[in-house]
Amino acid sequence: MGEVDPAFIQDIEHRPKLATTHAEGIPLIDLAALVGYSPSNGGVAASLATYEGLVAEVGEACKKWGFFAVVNHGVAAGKRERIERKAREFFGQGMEEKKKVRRDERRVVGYYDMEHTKNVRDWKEVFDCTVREPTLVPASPEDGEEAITEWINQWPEYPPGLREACEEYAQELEKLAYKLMGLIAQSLGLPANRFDEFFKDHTSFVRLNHYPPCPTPHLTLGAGHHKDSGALTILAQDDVGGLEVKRKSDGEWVLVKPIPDAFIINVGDIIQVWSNETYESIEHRVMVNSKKQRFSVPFFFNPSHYTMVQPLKELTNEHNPPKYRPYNWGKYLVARKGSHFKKLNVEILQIYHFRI
Ligand SMILES: O=C(O)CCC(=O)C(=O)O
Ligand SMILES: [Fe+2]
Repeated sequence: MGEVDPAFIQDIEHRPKLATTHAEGIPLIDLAALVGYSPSNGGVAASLATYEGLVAEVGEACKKWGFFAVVNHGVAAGKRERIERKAREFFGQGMEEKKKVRRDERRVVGYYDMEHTKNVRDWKEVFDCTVREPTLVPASPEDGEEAITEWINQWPEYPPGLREACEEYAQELEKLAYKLMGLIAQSLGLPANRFDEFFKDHTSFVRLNHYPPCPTPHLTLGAGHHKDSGALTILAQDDVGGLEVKRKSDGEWVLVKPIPDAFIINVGDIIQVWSNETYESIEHRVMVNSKKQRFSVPFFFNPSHYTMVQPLKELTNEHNPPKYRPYNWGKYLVARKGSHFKKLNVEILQIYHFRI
């Protein structure tokens, strides 16, 4: 990634302002009440009140920002440190080693350094692994083709322990994801387990992101502006900073400040559809830096491939009719995965294609 290929250059309107304002940022939510209280086993009155306060806080954050940070989330610090260390070791190797687990059109998870967002190349390299092994998905994005295939993880030999680090991290994050979906369900007035049925054979994946130092941070982005297409994203970022969120109130790009041990949570497109736009999936992007490399680890919580994504019946009525036609998550996922391989001349599949 030495010289800057024109494929990395953003159109003028998408170039970052390097001096970002440290104005009001995303809310910080303390999940301590969640660790001590489970809605299914009752709980004492005091913790119930705290839990309800937490539900309200989550609802407010989802509505106003679509993004929030959490602390006291119950994820063991050692497991996060281990995957972050393994990510550094993996990306620090020569290309020969990384290429051994390179993803291609057949094996769609693994190492990749040619990711495009909105058809502009991102200044980053990634390693993806699915949480479920194997993960079942449609063989083809075409309607009417019923065949199912498996996504199989490609585990590198080096660094040793990367696989174990990813697996144990994924298990921890899966637990946190269900808890957060419970809070989000309750904030919408639904039972805590309302969304669980959609995740029986979930297609979630963990991504290791490495953003190397970039000689042209004013022209290039580590990840171009985008929305996450799944249900929920839980992101661990290091202390460098670079993630920006498009603030709903005024459309300004706001830096998401790194907070040690916190996770950044964001609502994805699927929650936008399920909630019939009570909550919205918010645009975000990643700035790069001429001096420092940056690492981040998102966990993308995605439903089972056969889920038909549509506004929930409980959240629609004659005054608030469904704003989306149902779409098949697996077909959508497979269509989008294919589109990341090359710069395309066609528009990438987006949820607004299903907007009524
Ligand atoms: O690296 C980050 O901070 C965010 C990355 C991101 O938005 C993504 O991978 O979808
Ligand atoms: Fe994202």
